[in-house]
Amino acid sequence: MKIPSLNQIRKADQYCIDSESISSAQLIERAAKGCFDWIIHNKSFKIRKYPFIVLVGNGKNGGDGLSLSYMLHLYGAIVFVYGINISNHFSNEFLINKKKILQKKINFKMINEGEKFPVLNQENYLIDAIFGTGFNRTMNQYWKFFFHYINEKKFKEVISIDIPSGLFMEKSHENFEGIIKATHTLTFQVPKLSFLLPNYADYVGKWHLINIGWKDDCIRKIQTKNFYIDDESIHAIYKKKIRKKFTHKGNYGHGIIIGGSFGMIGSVVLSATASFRTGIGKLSVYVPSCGYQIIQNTLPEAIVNTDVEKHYISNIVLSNDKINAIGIGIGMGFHSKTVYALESFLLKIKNKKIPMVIDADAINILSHQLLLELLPKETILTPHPKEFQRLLCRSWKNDYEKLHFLKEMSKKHKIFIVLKGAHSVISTPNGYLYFNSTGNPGMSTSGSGDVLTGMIMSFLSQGYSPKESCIMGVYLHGLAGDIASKKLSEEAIIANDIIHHIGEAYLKIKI
Ligand SMILES: NC(=O)C1=CN([C@@H]2O[C@H](COP(=O)(O)OP(=O)(O)OC[C@H]3O[C@@H](n4cnc5c(N)ncnc54)[C@H](OP(=O)(O)O)[C@@H]3O)[C@@H](O)[C@H]2O)[C@@H](O)CC1
Ligand SMILES: Nc1ncnc2c1ncn2[C@@H]1O[C@H](COP(=O)(O)OP(=O)(O)O)[C@@H](O)[C@H]1O
Ligand SMILES: [K+]
Repeated sequence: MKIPSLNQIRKADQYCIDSESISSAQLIERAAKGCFDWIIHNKSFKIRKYPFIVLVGNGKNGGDGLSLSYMLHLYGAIVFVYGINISNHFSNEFLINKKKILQKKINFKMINEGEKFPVLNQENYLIDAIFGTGFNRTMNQYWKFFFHYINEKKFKEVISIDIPSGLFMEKSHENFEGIIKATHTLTFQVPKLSFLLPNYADYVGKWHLINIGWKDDCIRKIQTKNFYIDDESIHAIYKKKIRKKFTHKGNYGHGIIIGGSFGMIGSVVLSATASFRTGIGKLSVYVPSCGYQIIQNTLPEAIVNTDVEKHYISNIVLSNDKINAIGIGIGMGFHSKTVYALESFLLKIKNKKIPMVIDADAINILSHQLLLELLPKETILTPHPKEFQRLLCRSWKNDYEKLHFLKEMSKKHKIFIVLKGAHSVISTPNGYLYFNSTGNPGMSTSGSGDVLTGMIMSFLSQGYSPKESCIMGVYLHGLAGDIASKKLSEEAIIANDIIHHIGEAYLKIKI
């Protein structure tokens, strides 16, 4: 799914209006109806028990709020509307809908700058329709205090329409004053970039897409470099790879996982098992010799090659078999001979065009030894934020700067980077970003990153392109985690549970 810019959203709304010959106010009514349907179908809302306080601004977002108030009133809810008179310019959509609610004698009061704040009962739902995507500058102190006053209250739920008021949809904030803290954000048609960044999670709450009927031909025309990975993107990739009847294991590639050190062989077991569960044809592992028995016992399907050293890797030797993909770095440690072995290995394979994913300790070695230059084109790195900071040799001021650094590094070294997190983001050598939609906090558990590396390596081995492997990897990994957490709870899942549910995740995406 595309993540359009503000200008593209405005153009798409206008296209909708023109192509359907409707007015802007009618499109707003459709948007409000989408929010209304979401509220009335949400069983946790007790619409006739608790009143709604609706805060509306002067723009079109206020128009949405007024139209929604009208619908809630007709449905039998008690509604109190407050007009937040921040700017003196009233949109048509505001004026049309204000007239409608006054005709129905719905409670309406204007709040002007400098006035005493109204007393608001916390045993109410709050609907925030003050600003939407038109919020374009910081507010003065009075209104910041007002937003703070709202945020301090413990309303039953705070539902922001389109975007929490005061939040920029695609640029950073100097501070977090003056943004409404929503528990739910009902956003129109497409996700907004800020929703996918950890900095703003406390303001956005849970967000939900409300369809307002953009047509396919309009969406097709939008040129963007930011994407949200959804079922549709996965189907498009996966359907090209449905298994044919007369295939054999040779068709699904031979991959190798290189990693492990004394006490860390388990990470290789996780990665290798995940590779098999993701569908690899044949898998080798390369570990220090202390890993031999462990791997043979826990994963008899794997071929085990060992280093001459017992406790760490000192020299990486690939077997003579043709290897289709490499996963390297898991549990590898930092022994000086391992550092040297990694560097020599990268030099050796630089021109061999074997797709490769690099994780964990190998990423840290790359950072300390400044070895990024050695990476073959289209190599995949899978850092978590701390590892990415090490790669950069610096931190970032905010999430937007982080995305900027991510894109710069991918472009400079022509590599894919999977920056792991709640919405893991894949950055490509040509400046595209893909945000993952699956996964849950239960996956914040040791070894779940090792599982991801094994899965991405498995996709590479099966002939998916590096970009497809990253997309399929993060999505299926998150989906397996989501299925596991529904059965076991977020608290109880461990990395092995993610592996055990890869099968069910595949069944869910089967076309
Ligand atoms: N038909 C359509 O197109 C559809 C539109 N839709 C809805 O419209 C929303 C976008 O509407 P919008 O463009 O009118 O902007 P909105 O966020 O309501 O506010 C603009 C007002 O705020 C003011 N203002 C801004 N910052 C300020 C500040 N710091 N301090 C004070 N004032 C400030 C700004 O003032 P100005 O810059 O003009 O001086 C202007 O008056 C979108 O999010 C969605 O909810 C959907 O229903 C789908 C169909
Ligand atoms: N809150 C979360 N929501 C979704 N996914 C998460 C969350 N926390 C962690 N994950 C996922 O779990 C994995 C953790 O990887 P990593 O930090 O490398 O763990 P480890 O080093 O223990 O293997 C990543 O794929 C990440 O996207
Ligand atoms: K809003």
